[in-house]
Amino acid sequence: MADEAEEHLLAAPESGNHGGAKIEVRDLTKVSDKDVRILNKVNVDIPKGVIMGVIGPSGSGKSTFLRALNRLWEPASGSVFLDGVDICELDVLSLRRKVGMLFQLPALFEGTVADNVRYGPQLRGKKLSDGEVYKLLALADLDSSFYSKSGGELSVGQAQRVALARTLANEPEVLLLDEPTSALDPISTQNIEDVLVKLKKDRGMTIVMVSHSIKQIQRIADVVCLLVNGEIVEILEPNQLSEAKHPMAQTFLQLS
Ligand SMILES: Nc1ncnc2c1ncn2[C@@H]1O[C@H](COP(=O)(O)OP(=O)(O)OP(=O)(O)O)[C@@H](O)[C@H]1O
Repeated sequence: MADEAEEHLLAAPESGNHGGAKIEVRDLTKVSDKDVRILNKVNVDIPKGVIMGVIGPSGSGKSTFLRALNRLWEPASGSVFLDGVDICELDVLSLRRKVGMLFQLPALFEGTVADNVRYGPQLRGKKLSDGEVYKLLALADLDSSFYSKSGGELSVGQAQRVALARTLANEPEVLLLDEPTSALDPISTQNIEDVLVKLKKDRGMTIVMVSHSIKQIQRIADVVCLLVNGEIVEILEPNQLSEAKHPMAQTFLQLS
């Protein structure tokens, strides 16, 4: 089974055949100004409707990998495909609507929670109704009492859920999450995890999540990418992490 999953995920690209992957990454490479390879020929297929966890030692390139997927840095053309289309050929704002991102710490805009949730659609000239805002809040596990609160009245966990509702207002097909719960207490963490699992189940959302918590990955991910020194060294199911063969991966997992 592991081999099958690995074979599927790492299947060599055939031109014109996108095999149902939501995102395909091909030889994604990033070299720093000082000529250091931050990412080195990363290849992976991210199937539609899965939660993919990305783990690895600090500085291994996890955030850099994630940020390429919605062009927070510009990957080389021909290295990242969304539904078979090179993301470099897409309008960057519409790409970021389709591929939404949530960071470690939520940064809310001035104004109320409702203003925040309405922000994205408003940029496209669409005003969300109160009912639509309430629905998005509910989707992020926030009740209607949050509607008119300001950012300053919220805990970090609540603010993170507002940030999630704001991202969901853009109706993304993919969610990129960079350690979204590392600043949260266990209950807020569980709230976010529950929402993510629900988004996957109910909406077929594709989710790519960088996490330092192996336990979290084991709770919610369907597949795990292990990144070491800018390279994907293993792609495993969460319950097979102990079977990782790469020496650095083994050391990392033992220490985690
Ligand atoms: N724009 C950049 N220019 C130069 N070096 C960079 C740049 N972005 C990242 N790096 C370096 O690339 C390496 C990978 O960084 P990245 O933040 O992707 O790692 P990470 O695995 O997410 O780390 P962490 O777990 O600590 O957040 C680090 O050594 C970092 O200093």
